[in-house]
Amino acid sequence: MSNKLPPPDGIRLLATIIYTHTDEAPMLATYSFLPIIQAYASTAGVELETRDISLAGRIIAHFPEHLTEDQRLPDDLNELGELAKTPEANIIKLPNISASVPQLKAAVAELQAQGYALPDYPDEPATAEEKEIRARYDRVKGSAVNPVLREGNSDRRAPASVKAYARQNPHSMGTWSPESKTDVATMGADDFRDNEQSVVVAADDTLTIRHVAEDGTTTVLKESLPVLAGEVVDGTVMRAAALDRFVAEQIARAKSEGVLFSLHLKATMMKVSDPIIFGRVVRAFLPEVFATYGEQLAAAGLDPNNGLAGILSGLDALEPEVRDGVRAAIDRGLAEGPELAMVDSDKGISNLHVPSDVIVDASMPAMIRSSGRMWAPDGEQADTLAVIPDSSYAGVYQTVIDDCRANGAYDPTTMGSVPNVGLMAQKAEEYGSHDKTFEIAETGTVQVVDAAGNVLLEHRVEPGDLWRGCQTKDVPIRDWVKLAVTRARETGSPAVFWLDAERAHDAKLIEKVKEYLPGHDTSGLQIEIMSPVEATRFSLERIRRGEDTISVTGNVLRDYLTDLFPILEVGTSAKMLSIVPLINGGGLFETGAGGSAPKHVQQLIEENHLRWDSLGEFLALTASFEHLATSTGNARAKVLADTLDKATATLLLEGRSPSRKVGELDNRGSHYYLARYWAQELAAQTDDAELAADFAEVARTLVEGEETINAELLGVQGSPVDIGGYYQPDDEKASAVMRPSATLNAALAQLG
Ligand SMILES: NC(=O)C1=CN([C@@H]2O[C@H](COP(=O)(O)OP(=O)(O)OC[C@H]3O[C@@H](n4cnc5c(N)ncnc54)[C@H](OP(=O)(O)O)[C@@H]3O)[C@@H](O)[C@H]2O)C=CC1
Ligand SMILES: O=C(O)CCC(=O)C(=O)O
Ligand SMILES: [Mg+2]
Repeated sequence: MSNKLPPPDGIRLLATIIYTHTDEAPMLATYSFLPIIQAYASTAGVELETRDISLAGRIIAHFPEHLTEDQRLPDDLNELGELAKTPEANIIKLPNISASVPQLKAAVAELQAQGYALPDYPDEPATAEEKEIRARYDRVKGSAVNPVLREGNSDRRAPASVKAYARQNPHSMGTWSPESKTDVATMGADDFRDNEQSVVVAADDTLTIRHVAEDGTTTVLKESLPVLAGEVVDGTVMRAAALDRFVAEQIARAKSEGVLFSLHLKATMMKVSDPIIFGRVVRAFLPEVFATYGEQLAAAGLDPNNGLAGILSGLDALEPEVRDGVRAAIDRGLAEGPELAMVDSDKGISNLHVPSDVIVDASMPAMIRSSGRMWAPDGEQADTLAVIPDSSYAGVYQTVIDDCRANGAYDPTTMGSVPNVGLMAQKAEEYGSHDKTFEIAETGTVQVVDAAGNVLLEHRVEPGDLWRGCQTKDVPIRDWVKLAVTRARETGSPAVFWLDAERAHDAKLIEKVKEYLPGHDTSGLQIEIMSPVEATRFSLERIRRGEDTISVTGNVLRDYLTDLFPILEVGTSAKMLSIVPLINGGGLFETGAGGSAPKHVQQLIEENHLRWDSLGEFLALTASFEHLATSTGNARAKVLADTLDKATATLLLEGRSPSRKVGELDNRGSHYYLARYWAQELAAQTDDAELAADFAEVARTLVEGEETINAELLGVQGSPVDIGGYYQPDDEKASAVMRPSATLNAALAQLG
């Protein structure tokens, strides 16, 4: 059909949308969905190009000199980071792995087995060369992608059609008992919140972070920290001794209350601080193991920061009596302590096995949706003590739990919505702090000093303390305030700034919000500033009345709330519209607000069923076409956007989203239905007659082929498949698995 359908005059083949190749379930879905959108977009002269920002791709890009010419890959992430700063940017960003050390090592091992001569990840880099290799891997580790691309603030919400669908087809929601023993435990003293100091710098400057030991020896921790006038700079410290005391108390408390012990951190985004906190909890949980065998474990590079699984899998390298001693001590520790919340009770994988298995943004809402329970070692669900060491945001979850205990679970058929406007641009706040976080080696002070030598921030520190600096630039703050007002105006909903006047950083932001708000027309709008706990209460009262409340938050609460409320409201954050209006005019369209669903890949490999729901991709693509239409005047892109929007609504109403069960419609089947409804909408629209005429044929083929296509798609399910790799599957194999319908493929080939 494309032969008959050249782009009309005035549309040049210049418009490009970048579609990201990522990891796990969304990457697999891309093998099926991208050919469809490439075919449809070509009719509007729009090209969809891919860029590889997968974990495997990023590892490969960092070690060119170790690889053969044809194994090398360009640094696509770096390219996209630059593109995101230009008005031309139109990027569709799928979720990607933010790798913990165990994930990074697994990816390296897989690539090595595929013939890539990559160096091992050095656990204890000693030589200059090892330090250099480690530094490169550390750039790939953790949340290395999102902060680079997010050159704008965040606008995440459940679209009206998704909310309406959820109200009519509510997801399961566990009931809440007033007797639930589930609670949140948080430090409250000597943590990051408590020790925070904050300044607004008056003029452009270059700061230095240094450690001054008791004998006056000065060590530069960060040589050069360029800052701009109006930037908010914070420093804070979590005290190791206080943390250890707190964790020991919570272990005893969980045991005495007969509840599970669970730990909720963000070891991926907070890739320096949170693995260390994770490691301290592992130590506290298994004190005998580390008191007796700490030195041997350290010598073997078995680091509790990487979780219990890493230690268990490395035991064979130890002397037999040490190995057996450690195993026995671990078993005793697990038996004597409170029961641990489990990630997979069948396989014995606990909350403390892998630091990236339980990630606070997704884990706390999942727990709240399941009656405040997590999985116990016996495979049953049980109440839990959810340990969130830093108290900056823990109160939000405690408030939700208290509300559920008092008033019962939320009702997805009637509850309101809490969309989010998040301050995120230019590595704002905690999520940009990796290069300014230090585990302190010696007693002394950490100082942040300006170029003139003035000490702006200063903390006393002890060995083991975690000192952390954050930056928040003024331009993003102004943009965030503006976006909040825009969204309040567009929706008529109240907008609440979740800012805690008692916290040093937030106090500075409150001053700025109060300064910038009068620059906007806020007449008739309800705009409030409340502490996170007050804002939670306010939003929950409204949610129970079916009312919507915009949350306007910093970067961490943006992350937490855009899983929390969507998971309660619509069952998953995969159904969110997630737009990042880039500060320089481009558009970044994130697909949903969740992650890359490793469990879905496991199911595909075992039984060839992919339960990943691409709704987030559909929504992002619509927004991307709309942005393209506005920014380039491409009228056909607008037609594609409008028709895709309608097709997505039909897909929801007709119940063509993927099922979780093998033998039923999966991700691939939902793509077929989307393609079909989209073609039908394109054929039916009257804005572009030529497009309508040509899509009539495609629509006919797809409607008539329904039975055959479904038979082809369902026929393959039920047995294991080989995609030739987990982190870097074989392109041909993955494509063959994800495109098993010859009839659908032929229909798309018509479009070219
Ligand atoms: N934007 C990004 O790039 C993000 C990346 N991540 C990364 O993702 C990985 C996994 O993170 P995790 O915290 O487990 O969270 P995920 O959001 O990946 O998964 C949690 C669960 O949510 C459900 N889910 C999520 N997305 C979908 C979807 N599209 N369709 C259907 N169900 C969905 C699945 O439930 P079920 O199993 O019951 O079907 C899944 O197991 C990590 O490597 C993390 O670093 C995490 C968050 C954001
Ligand atoms: O980048 C990441 O690691 C996670 C991002 C995330 O969870 C979010 O933005 O909601
Ligand atoms: Mg998140």
